Amino acid sequence: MTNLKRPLVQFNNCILRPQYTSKEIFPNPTTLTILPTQKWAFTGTHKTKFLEALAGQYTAIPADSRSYPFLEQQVWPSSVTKLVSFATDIKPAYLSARYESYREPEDVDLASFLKKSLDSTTDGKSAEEHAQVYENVVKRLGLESLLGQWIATLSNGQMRRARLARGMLSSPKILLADEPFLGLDKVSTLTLSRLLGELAPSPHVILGLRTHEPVPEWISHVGVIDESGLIKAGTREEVAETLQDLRDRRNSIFIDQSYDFETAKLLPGRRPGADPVIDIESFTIAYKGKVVLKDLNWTVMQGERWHLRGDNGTGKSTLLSIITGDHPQSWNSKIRLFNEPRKVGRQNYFSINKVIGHASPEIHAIFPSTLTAFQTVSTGFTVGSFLPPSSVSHMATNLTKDEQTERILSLLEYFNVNPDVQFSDLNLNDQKLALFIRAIVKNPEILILDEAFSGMNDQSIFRCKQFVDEWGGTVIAIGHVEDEIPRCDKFIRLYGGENLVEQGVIE
Ligand SMILES: Nc1ncnc2c1ncn2[C@@H]1O[C@H](COP(=O)(O)OP(=O)(O)OP(=O)(O)O)[C@@H](O)[C@H]1O
Repeated sequence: MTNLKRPLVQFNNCILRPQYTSKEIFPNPTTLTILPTQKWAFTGTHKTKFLEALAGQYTAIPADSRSYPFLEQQVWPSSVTKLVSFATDIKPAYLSARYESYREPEDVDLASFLKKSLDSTTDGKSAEEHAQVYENVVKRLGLESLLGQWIATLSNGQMRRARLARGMLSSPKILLADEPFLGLDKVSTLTLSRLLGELAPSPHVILGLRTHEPVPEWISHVGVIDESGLIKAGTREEVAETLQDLRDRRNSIFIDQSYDFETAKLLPGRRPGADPVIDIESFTIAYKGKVVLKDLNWTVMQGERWHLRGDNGTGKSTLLSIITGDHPQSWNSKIRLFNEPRKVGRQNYFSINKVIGHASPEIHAIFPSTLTAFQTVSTGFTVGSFLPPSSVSHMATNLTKDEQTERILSLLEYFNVNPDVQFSDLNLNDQKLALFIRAIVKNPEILILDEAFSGMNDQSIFRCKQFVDEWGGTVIAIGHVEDEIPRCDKFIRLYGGENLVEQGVIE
């Protein structure tokens, strides 16, 4: 039972510390009251830490300086708050696993994935009530047609909705959704935003937003968090100026041209040529009769920069997996790479990927966390492996070992990533940077950047974009946020299913 007349959360001069450490997460103590009638979003560089604190993580000092007055005394706050953040947590065993029909026993379909969190709830609801909640959530998040599909085969946007549904099914009193719109197309963003706005009071929803994201109109209050702690909080009108300042500061990073450009020194630049690099002719792909791409024609010339567009689930990742040979249906002579029809015996997985550099959320999800940043980048020189180069590796470079080491270290230094830190200990920004550097380190003919910059901080996005622009090779980029893709001159838009694609020049 909860009391909706009392505040949801109250911080009163509260110092927050991780357990077993004496260093607080913010130097400034926090004072803030969140009422059940208000709808809050938090933004700023350290908003995730604050959402974690709202979810009951970290030790509050003094102990009663953080409270949840709306809860009954005996309820443990962390058991009724749910923080859903959107780094993927499903790990297919290997990249192509996503597209295969064979499944490991531990793979589950979406329905089982969702029902797991219903089984574990301790909210005293009856089986019928659970069934009703389940039906309602599935319907509202548009997941009905996907229930029988293996979760590993869901597109990124579909998986995002599934994770949110799972968070809602555990019936939390407060649902904290950190960057729920990351990677979603405009329509899905709007649908999801409306849904989140209508949920309160069951559960109360608090959002984490990136500074440049529009604040949904249903949000009444905004808090801004930086490394010092909560710097501003109030109604959206009261915080509007601070938000504008943050956005202006961000834009000035993107306009600032003062970086010392070293691309040419770090990586030999590539110049456009007159040859087709990728040529796909009248190609169709379907799963058990469900058509994803129909009669696709697409030619990419050397040095061209394509923005691959399309709403969630329209087949963008599928198309890329056709190019990289990760998709079982990609062994088809309608696909030509450097004028060579894709045929067993004439091309193989290694010859294809020798010339392709690739960074994507899927690679991020399955990347071995025990490698150091240096080793992570070194795997960019091997083909079809996440292991650092060894004598048995299929190598994608003619550089000597010393030359490879020098290039890895100079790129890591340029992007300011510590070579010795283990991948799992790098923050999200540096993990993304390490994977981007891994994709470019061998100076590939084709660079595929699938949401490669999303999750990076603004400085890093800017540096990576400048780097790619300067480099000049063939690029295929996916990203729903314009700011997060490098300069492109052409686009191809997928509409999914039987629908035709649209192609054109970017003005
Ligand atoms: N093995 C599979 N079996 C059935 N359906 C699949 C399989 N793999 C992918 N799909 C479906 O194919 C469609 C295209 O998926 P894909 O990941 O290519 O979309 P996307 O455009 O990259 O989406 P997003 O922007 O959300 O990442 C989706 O509806 C997805 O559920």
